[in-house]
Amino acid sequence: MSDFSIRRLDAGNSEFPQDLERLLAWESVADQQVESAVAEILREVKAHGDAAVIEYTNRFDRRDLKNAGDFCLDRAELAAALERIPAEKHVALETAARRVRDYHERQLQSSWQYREADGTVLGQQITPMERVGIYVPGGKASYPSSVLMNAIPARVAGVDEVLMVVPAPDNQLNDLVLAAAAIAGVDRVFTIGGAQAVAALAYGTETVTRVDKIVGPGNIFVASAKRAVFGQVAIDMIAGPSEILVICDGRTDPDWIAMDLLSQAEHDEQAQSILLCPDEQFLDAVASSLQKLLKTLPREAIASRSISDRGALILVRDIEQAIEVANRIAPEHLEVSVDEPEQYLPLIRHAGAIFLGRYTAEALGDYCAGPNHVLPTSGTARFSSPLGVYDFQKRSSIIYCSPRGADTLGRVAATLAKGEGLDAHARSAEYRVASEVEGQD
Ligand SMILES: NC(=O)c1ccc[n+]([C@@H]2O[C@H](COP(=O)([O-])OP(=O)(O)OC[C@H]3O[C@@H](n4cnc5c(N)ncnc54)[C@H](O)[C@@H]3O)[C@@H](O)[C@H]2O)c1
Ligand SMILES: N[C@H](CO)Cc1c[nH]c[nH+]1
Ligand SMILES: [Zn+2]
Repeated sequence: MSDFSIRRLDAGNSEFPQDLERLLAWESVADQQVESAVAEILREVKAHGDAAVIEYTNRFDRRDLKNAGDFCLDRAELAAALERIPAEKHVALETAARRVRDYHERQLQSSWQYREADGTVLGQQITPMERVGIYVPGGKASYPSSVLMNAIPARVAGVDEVLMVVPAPDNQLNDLVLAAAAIAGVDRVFTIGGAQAVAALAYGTETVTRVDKIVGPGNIFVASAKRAVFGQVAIDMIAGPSEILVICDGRTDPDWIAMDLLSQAEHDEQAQSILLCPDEQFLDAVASSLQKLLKTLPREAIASRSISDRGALILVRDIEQAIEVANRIAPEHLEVSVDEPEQYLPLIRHAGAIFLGRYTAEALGDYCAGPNHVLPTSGTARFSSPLGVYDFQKRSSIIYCSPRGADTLGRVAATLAKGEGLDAHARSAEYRVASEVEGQD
């Protein structure tokens, strides 16, 4: 059994801002050793393709791959996995997939155009990416839900080809992961992971076709590799350890709140679970619930480390102050466990996903509510959003000048171009100005 302790803070204390800074501090991809290991893996895969992928996969995932065919799965093999899983799991996956699809279909952006009085047409055309790669983590646990959350938005966006990489340590691969890939419409699966899988997707190998964008969460090697290949390909975000911030008025069952905190703590020793509440006795009750419930979890060791190292119970003056603190933290998941939670929505500025009301466990969002579970972490909800269909769509501007539009805009552009000392720009615009066109006759 692991030792249990949880930090207690008071938002009313003068040192609270510094205490909070310390609590939130987390060095993401800054580890020098990891960075240089990843740089070498990227270099090798770029230079030697499949051979390097095989060598690293055999080394890190304890496999015995002989050739690239050994890490490729086609749609028939995914369909076979779907046949093998129990009916109850098949139904749950289909239900989650349908809900995720329904939600994401509402995110589709459409092209638009408008015509100005002189006949010039301006607009924006939306097109899907051609080929994307989704990273599904598989080192310490299997994540069929992450297959759905990454692949379905890509499919809804209309991406032509969806490739998936997932490690199979010790040759073990969960059938649910492959079944989810079949349901989500993944085209090809490569059973490789870590930085070598990111490199294969980014640079291409003899077997893995290079993609335009890599999405999906992963460990520090994956995050570091994604950061390094950014520019060569697009990436969604650098996702850190899971986080949950619960605001409670002290009137929800403390066991419910404790288990919500544990649900993210069990992901990772570095996951962060925080409770904000104006009722000190309720904080005591949740601390007792945590202690009691931790012992019942198969992943007790991980959850207990996460709660002790990075968790906190914070006393606040009222719910308004709790929201101020939450906005400062910008958490991945924010639960608002109070009566009439909608009233607080306009005050919430920064959070990846907001769960309203006592009955909305964050875990529902992880699996099947519909919104995406790939969310900004480590305070990046200040400037980024959940993974969505818009991550797989691009925008092109459209400009179609009428002769009159070319005349008006040509004069403006020529004046500005001369101001910038760019003569060819000015003359290119002036060629289409009416007097110039007439002058040509
Ligand atoms: N934000 C989300 O939506 C979300 C969802 C699911 C999981 N996650 C997170 O993703 C992470 C998954 O991590 P994981 O480790 O289980 O799986 P992973 O697939 O990210 O990493 C496994 C790979 O890491 C590589 N690796 C391991 N040790 C290495 C070493 N010493 N040198 C080089 N490479 C090495 C191996 O190639 C292995 O295939 C967790 O932190 C989890 O919390 C996040
Ligand atoms: N909570 C994770 C994102 O932070 C997603 C997940 C997958 N499975 C369970 N949970
Ligand atoms: Zn989760």
